[in-house]
Amino acid sequence: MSQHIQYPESGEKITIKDGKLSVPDNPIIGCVEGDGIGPDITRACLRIWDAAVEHAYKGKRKIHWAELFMGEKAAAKYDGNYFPDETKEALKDLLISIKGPLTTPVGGGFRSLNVSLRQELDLYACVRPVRHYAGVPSPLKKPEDVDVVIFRENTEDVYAGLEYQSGSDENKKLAKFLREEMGADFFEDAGLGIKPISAYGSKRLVRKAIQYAIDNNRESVTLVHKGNIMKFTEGAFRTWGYEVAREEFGDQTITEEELYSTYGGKRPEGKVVIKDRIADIIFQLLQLRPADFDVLATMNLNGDYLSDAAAAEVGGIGIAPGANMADHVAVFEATHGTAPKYAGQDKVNPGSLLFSGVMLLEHIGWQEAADLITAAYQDVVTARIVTYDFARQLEGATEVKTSQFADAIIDQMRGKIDVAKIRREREEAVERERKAREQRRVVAPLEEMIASGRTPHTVGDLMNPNPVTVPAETSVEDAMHLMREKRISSVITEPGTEGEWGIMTQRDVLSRIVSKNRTPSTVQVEEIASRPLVTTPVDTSLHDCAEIMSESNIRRMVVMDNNNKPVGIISDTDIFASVEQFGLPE
Ligand SMILES: NC(=O)C1=CN([C@@H]2O[C@H](COP(=O)(O)OP(=O)(O)OC[C@H]3O[C@@H](n4cnc5c(N)ncnc54)[C@H](OP(=O)(O)O)[C@@H]3O)[C@@H](O)[C@H]2O)C=CC1
Ligand SMILES: O=C(O)CCC(=O)C(=O)O
Ligand SMILES: [Mg+2]
Repeated sequence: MSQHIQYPESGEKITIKDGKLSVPDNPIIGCVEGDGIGPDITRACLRIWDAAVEHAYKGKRKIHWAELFMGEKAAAKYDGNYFPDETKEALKDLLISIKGPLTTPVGGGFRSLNVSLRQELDLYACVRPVRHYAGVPSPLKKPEDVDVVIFRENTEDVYAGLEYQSGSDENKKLAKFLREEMGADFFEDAGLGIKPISAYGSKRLVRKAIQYAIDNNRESVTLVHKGNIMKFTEGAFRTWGYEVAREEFGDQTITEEELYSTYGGKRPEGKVVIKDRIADIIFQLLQLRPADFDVLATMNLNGDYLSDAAAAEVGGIGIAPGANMADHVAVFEATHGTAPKYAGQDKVNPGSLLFSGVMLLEHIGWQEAADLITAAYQDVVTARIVTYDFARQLEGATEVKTSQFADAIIDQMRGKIDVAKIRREREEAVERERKAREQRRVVAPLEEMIASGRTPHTVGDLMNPNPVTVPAETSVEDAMHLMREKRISSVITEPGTEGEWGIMTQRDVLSRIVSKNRTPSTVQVEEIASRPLVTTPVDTSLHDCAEIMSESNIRRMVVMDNNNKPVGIISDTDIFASVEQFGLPE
């Protein structure tokens, strides 16, 4: 029986039908206002969301909000219980909810309610889109290039809270085991934390990120990890991520290596590129080359840091939205905290919670209402009507309170906004930028790959793609013309009567034709080509490739794809130049 939660009688619950959300026109959606600045922003946002729905659907649709209790308001109502069971049950029962920030004490006290919420409801993906909105102040030269969606694993990692305080009995017990049984060495008084990263947790997160990229016509998914240092946790996350892509989305994805080696930098229509970057450099890349990144899949702690840092590029956490999601249950939330110094002042930016609500509207398929808010928000901010945080960065701004900012957005939505035009212009700009990037990848693949943060470590990264091949019966004379025309020193010969690929180099022509006084037009390339051809697969490491080349005493090697067809040639000069510039790959 409910103690304090009341569902509005005129609303209907959202349900699951055939594995999909079934949303009535009068859905009941849960709302936790949160602590600190929570009530200020929730009050303002509820007015904006309701006005957008009303304006978009002319009264045909309406959200019926059910207040749920967590944090300080819950503690006051439920006798000190910050996360009552009936709230937990309602969040599951209603399927879709939204929440303001909740206080967590630092260094002691109760454990984070946000973390409890995510773990107890198994909301395994924290989805945080970060993009620029017109008019929002930014330190970047081209903030419009920032348009990423961070999928942060939400239930494990050191964030899971498996920690043992220095000096406690549990700490001593674990330390003894680690020292005596595992041979570990660390300072006597170390606090200990455990970092569980599982295949199950990693794969379900990456699966969701890839599915999102496919459904939303995104170009790439980047796996973010510190796998060079923490090999069996962060490194394993990377390995499992590639595994999911290969095993479950093989037809819809390609790796970044294949993008360059097999497709010459041109992304095949509809395929999502799977790549990975080390966690520290991704912070720099997101500032210097944000357009290269699209969907990012991260572990819990990295995602926490990265989402705040990325938000700072485009207005700050005051406007960065988010959602905690399982397969069906979702709790949308502001990504910032309770900012206690501003609590109750009607002062802060409601943008983070507001855009979390926009995500919610998109999630339930009410795109028109979502678009209306986005368009009105940009109009108001472009007119420099802003809260204190933007006012201090924008010259000539009119600083308004949270509630006045909400009024301005509602007024703007009720005016005439051409939402479709705004959406179309944005899509065209994204397409133009994609084309320009693809062009750079095709024209100067190595430079582009390196600039976007991938250092070459396989032959596929370094090889010269599209090798010239000729049929076995081609005359040596014709092959020589072709080599001069294309300025190449060898051609690959297709399998002929010998049934094997071969290679004919300038050297072969000198030693087997010219020095023997034979006429090139009367000899077929098959006769003088070297066989068997020494080849290697595209994913061979530079180290292994160098070893084979030294052992076989050859200066260039033909690179084969999975179907055993030549896709490139790599030379000793290519490897030399790469190692000279970047050092030996890991
Ligand atoms: N999901 C959640 O519920 C989260 C909860 N928390 C909790 O919140 C509490 C406070 O954490 P703290 O680290 O201070 O982080 P906060 O996000 O609460 O505040 C840090 C600073 O960010 C700016 N800021 C935050 N929200 C807004 C906003 N809506 N509009 C404009 N500026 C904003 C302010 O900057 P300035 O001072 O420059 O004006 C503020 O002082 C802690 O208990 C923490 O655990 C933290 C993060 C997430
Ligand atoms: O739980 C908290 O107090 C902090 C959570 C947080 O920083 C986040 O979710 O990004
Ligand atoms: Mg955070």
